Formats: sequence, C-alpha cells, structure tokens
Amino acid sequence: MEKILVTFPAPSMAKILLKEYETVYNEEERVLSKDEIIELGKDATALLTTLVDKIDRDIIYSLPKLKVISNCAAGYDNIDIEAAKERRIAVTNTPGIVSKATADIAIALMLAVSRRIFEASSFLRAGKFEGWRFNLFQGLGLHRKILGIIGMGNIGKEVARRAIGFGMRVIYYSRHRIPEADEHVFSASYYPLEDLLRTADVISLHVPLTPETFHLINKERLMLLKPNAILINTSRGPVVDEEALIEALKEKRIYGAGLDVFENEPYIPEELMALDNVVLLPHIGTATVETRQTMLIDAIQNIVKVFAGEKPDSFVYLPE
Ligand SMILES: O=CC(=O)O
Repeated sequence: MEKILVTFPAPSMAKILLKEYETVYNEEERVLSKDEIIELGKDATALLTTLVDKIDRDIIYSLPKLKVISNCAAGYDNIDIEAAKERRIAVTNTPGIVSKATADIAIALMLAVSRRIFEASSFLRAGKFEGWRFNLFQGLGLHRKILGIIGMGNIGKEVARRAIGFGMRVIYYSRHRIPEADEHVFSASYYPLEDLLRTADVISLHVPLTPETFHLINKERLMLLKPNAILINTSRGPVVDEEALIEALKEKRIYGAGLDVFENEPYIPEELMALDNVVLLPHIGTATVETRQTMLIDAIQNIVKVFAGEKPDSFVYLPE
C-alpha cells in the first residue's frame, strides 16, 4: 500500500486527488521537525514537501520504504539529492508553472525600488502629503535602461518578456547560453558575468541555489555595479552575500535592492529592516491562488506517476 506524508496544510483538493492512498497530513501552519518527519513518515512511500522542509540525509536514510520526494516548488536546494540518489529515491519538482508569477514579483520589485513605491506610500500614510511637489519622490525610470538577467531559464525568460514591454534592453548571463534563435525571441544578448554586472542598470537573479551559485553576488562583484544599479533577488537568499549587500546599501554604493528571499529565512537582519533603499517581501514569488493550485496538482501528479512507474513531468532525479 502506498502511503504519502504531506508536510504542509494542503487545500482540500489534495485530499480529493489523493483519496486512493493512505495519507498523513500536517494540518498545522508550522514546519515539521526532522524527528516529526521521521516519525510521521516512517511507512511513507512518498513525501509531499515544500521548500521549507529540510529533507536531509538522516531523513532519507530513516524512511526505508520511500520511493519519491515530491517538492511542491521549483527549487530543490532543501533536499539532499546525493543521498536520494544513493537510495534510488526519485526527486521531483514543479518548475514550469512558477515562472510567470515569479517573474511578476521580480518586475513588481523593480518598479517598487525604482519608483520608491513603499517609501512614498508610508509618507502618505504618515500624513505628510501636502500636495504635488516637483521634487517629491523622484525615482528612476526603467525605460531604455539595461536589465541584466542572471540565469536565463524559464523564469529569466519570462522576466525578459516583461522587461521588453517596459522598453528595457535585456542582457543575460547563464551557465548555458540559450540558442541564438531564443536570444532573438527574447531580445537578449549574452554577456559574461562580470561584464553584465558592470553594464546593467537593473540586475535580476534567476539561478537555482547550488554550491556554484552560493554567494554568486559577493562583495567583489557588488563593487562592479553602477552607482545607480538596482539588484533584485527572487531566487534564493544565499545566492547573495547578504552582509556585503547590506554594506553596499548602507554606503549607498548602489541605488537599491528588492528582495523576496533572504540568507537565513525567516530571519531578516535588523540592519536590512532599517534601510529605506530596499524593498523586502516574505518569499511570495509563487504566491498566487492559480499558481499554488497548479503547483499542488503537478506535485501530486508527479507522485502518482512515480508510483505507476511512469516518467513524472518534471524531476531532478529518477532512478533508472
Ligand atoms: O521559491 C519558490 C520555488 O522554488 O518554487
């Protein structure tokens, strides 16, 4: 009998889709501890997880019947993939559907930082608005500015599409160069990383978190940015050296930053909270009703397909 541990309070639709299986749900809005996952999942053949569940080697080796870990997220840095491979446990994710909602949040952050939306809104709510003033909250325009996309996968491409609509010029850096035809479709030219950092007015990060991308944006690279540059991160917090970014923002070496992700979520350094030139969001890149619903359906279908010996729509690792 297949048995699924769902680590988060999934909507009732999950129960309908999983009705044929034995299931255990965490119904509380809190992250399960390692011991709880091991205890609740002891006979589980599948785990349905989210990005806040750290599925480490201990968990993977403590669940003897496990066949599949289905992460309801695009990123999978929360899962020890090596350990899963050693035990021949499939790991699946939901990258397709998240692109548009995440790209929307990247653009929302660009506008919020460049046009100082939250500063201006707080000013008004504080009763300080005394009428139109020539110099009131002048920000920076995006039109004709250069957007540097780092990581030209599904999300990066959606950001490029949107930015073109704002009249931006798009350049990109990616581990794998996209085909020339695609560069044409997305009106994006390839730049080596350091050149992109020196050239772009707005930089948006869309890489997965891996050992190679940890602190990809470090102190030295932040030094390359233009004085009016804006950095947007909707990928994973540790891609940016947060301490180095705080220094750059404090010293006003760049114009600002828009962050949906942080190095040690949910911890946000006080110093970051205190700055005016940064917009902070609580990791809501994929948080639309439509996207979360489809992510859940996709994640469940991935489990069902692994159970049936079929190829899931998206996987990080699938045993032969
Ligand atoms: O951060 C969200 C995701 O990886 O889906």
